[in-house]
Amino acid sequence: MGNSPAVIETSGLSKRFRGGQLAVNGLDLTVPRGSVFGFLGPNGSGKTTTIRMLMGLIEPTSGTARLLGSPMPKAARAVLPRVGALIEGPALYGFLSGRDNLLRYDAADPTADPRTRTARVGAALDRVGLTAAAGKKARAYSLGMKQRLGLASALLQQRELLVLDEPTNGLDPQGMREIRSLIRELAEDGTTVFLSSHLLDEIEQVCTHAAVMNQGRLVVQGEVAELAANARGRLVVTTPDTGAAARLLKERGIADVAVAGEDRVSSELPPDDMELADLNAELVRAGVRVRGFTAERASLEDAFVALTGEGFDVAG
Ligand SMILES: Nc1ncnc2c1ncn2[C@@H]1O[C@H](COP(=O)(O)OP(=O)(O)OP(=O)(O)O)[C@@H](O)[C@H]1O
Repeated sequence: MGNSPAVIETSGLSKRFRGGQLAVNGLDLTVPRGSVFGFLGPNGSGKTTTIRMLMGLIEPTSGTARLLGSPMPKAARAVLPRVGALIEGPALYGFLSGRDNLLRYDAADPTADPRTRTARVGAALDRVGLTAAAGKKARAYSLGMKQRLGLASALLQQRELLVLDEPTNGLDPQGMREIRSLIRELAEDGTTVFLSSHLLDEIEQVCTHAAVMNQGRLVVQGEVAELAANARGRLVVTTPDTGAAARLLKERGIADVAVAGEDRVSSELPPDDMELADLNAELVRAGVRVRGFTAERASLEDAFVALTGEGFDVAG
């Protein structure tokens, strides 16, 4: 089972909390080995609850979860040493330095060789860009530095699977870029990475696969490129003559024409038998001053809106 192509597989996985809240509802999730898998959904959609079940931290109410081919939480002892995890922010000792936190964390791992500990900790600090700050007490770290230190703790050992809950939470844009490129590097080294996020563009930039959660249910899962391809792109015309442009597009039978701001009209793309260049020429002939005319690629956000009929609007 260890070589099963899916590193995470759930079937009908559900969690109802004592208060009655159905946080996860009949989840069938398949995470292929070697993928960078984005687990996406607005706040409260059930991502953390799912991850906690996957890691054997809480019991499902019903359904099953397999991690690296073995059932959870039953096989937790055998499986978890092969999985690096960063969940709900790292548990750090503020009075210890970053380096000492990692040394302590490594020492708590019975499979970690003490003779190579210092080198392992040094390499992990280096990997997340904390070497210069390694001697500082963790309580003096910024949120982003704490997040990196947590990530370093998940990188002390070579793992088959890394599970990261909102790994870029609290990071500035530069920090986010660094974590994203680190995730890509890890994936190139053969680690499967499963990360949750409420940021669509983050998932688009770093993930090969994604699953979208909404109110405890799986909306869709698959390859990111395919998910985005299923949503049609949009036509965007930049012009000061928005009224005339919108009128002409509507007359030509183009759907969902909308004026956005002072100089933008957008719509669905015309049907395949209508040449974009002809449409552009027609606008110009009608006296519309066309400054820009583009068919914008569909994004994962478009796909999400198309699938749920809602904007991906999250708090925080
Ligand atoms: N221990 C708990 N007891 C009762 N309800 C809970 C508990 N943990 C989570 N919930 C509820 O379950 C739902 C899903 O929460 P969860 O934390 O899994 O969502 P999430 O997608 O991870 O969101 P976030 O990004 O905000 O963490 C929420 O409505 C939340 O209030």
